[in-house]
Amino acid sequence: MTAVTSGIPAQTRTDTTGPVLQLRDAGVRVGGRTLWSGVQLSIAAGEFTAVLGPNGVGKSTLIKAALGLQPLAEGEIRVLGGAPGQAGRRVGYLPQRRSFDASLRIRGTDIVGLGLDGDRWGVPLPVPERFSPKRRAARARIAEVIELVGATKYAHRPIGQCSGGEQQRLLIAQALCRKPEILLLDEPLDSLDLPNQAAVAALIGRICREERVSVIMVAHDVNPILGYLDRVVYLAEGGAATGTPQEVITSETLTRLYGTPVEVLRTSDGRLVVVGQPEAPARHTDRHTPGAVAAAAAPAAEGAGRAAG
Ligand SMILES: Nc1ncnc2c1ncn2[C@@H]1O[C@H](COP(=O)(O)OP(=O)(O)OP(=O)(O)O)[C@@H](O)[C@H]1O
Repeated sequence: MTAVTSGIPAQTRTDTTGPVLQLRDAGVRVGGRTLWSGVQLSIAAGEFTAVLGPNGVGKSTLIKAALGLQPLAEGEIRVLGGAPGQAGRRVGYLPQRRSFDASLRIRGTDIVGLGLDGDRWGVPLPVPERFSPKRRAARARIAEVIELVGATKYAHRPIGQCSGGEQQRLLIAQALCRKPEILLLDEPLDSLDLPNQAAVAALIGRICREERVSVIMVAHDVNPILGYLDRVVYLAEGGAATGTPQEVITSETLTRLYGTPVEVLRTSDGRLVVVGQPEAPARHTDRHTPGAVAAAAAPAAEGAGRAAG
């Protein structure tokens, strides 16, 4: 697989001393198979980037590479100027959706709190909170992120009794607890109904813009986030393309990537529909909507169709 890289850099919102995530001629092999190679990518601080492509192409693997969990087979990856896995709490991560059993009694606030002290399991020391500035600060931060994601009303409930959208907001709050500079989100809209997809997309867009967190999000459908995106990384078996959504999600670029005629249509309400997109790589378990027009499966998000970038 080789890379096709747009020559036009995406618009950046912030003054930055350097890219928050950079890949140079990067390639990954898993199970003896090259997933992608020759990928060039440079993401600036405060940008909202989507990682798109068919099932099994290696989108989650790109996130794992950024976390330092998947070594590259070739090239280089830098995260906040250093080796991946070295940035610690400066990187927040929300893995692919977990569902909580309806009988789970742990409260939303406790789930969020794991974002602060998930690496220190156990019963806290019996020090009253008023004598522990650290515990007071932790409680304040938890309340702050819960408010930020709009979950104050239900955060005290057992997580198993929260809806899918409520659970996802609480998990986003968990990932934000340590004030990360980069937020890596792996299909956070998966399994949500259409109104919740639009609402959670709007929330992530707001966090990116107002909290100045660089968001890198794997998405199966670009439409709910289209209005918030600065940049797209599109992986396909024939290569990888990076650039603004307008540069990358075009008939010409996708036809080149897939090596077969693909047409990108824009509906009157601003959604993008990809027609002729080949099936996913065969070795992968397909959890998603298969077929040529999967990108049309979601509604236009709030703001979708606005100029991105
Ligand atoms: N440790 C591993 N060993 C072997 N194969 C792996 C390993 N991890 C991932 N794979 C395979 O690599 C491919 C890419 O997986 P990945 O989860 O990155 O794809 P994806 O694009 O995120 O897919 P989806 O959209 O379905 O979530 C898949 O075929 C997967 O089965």
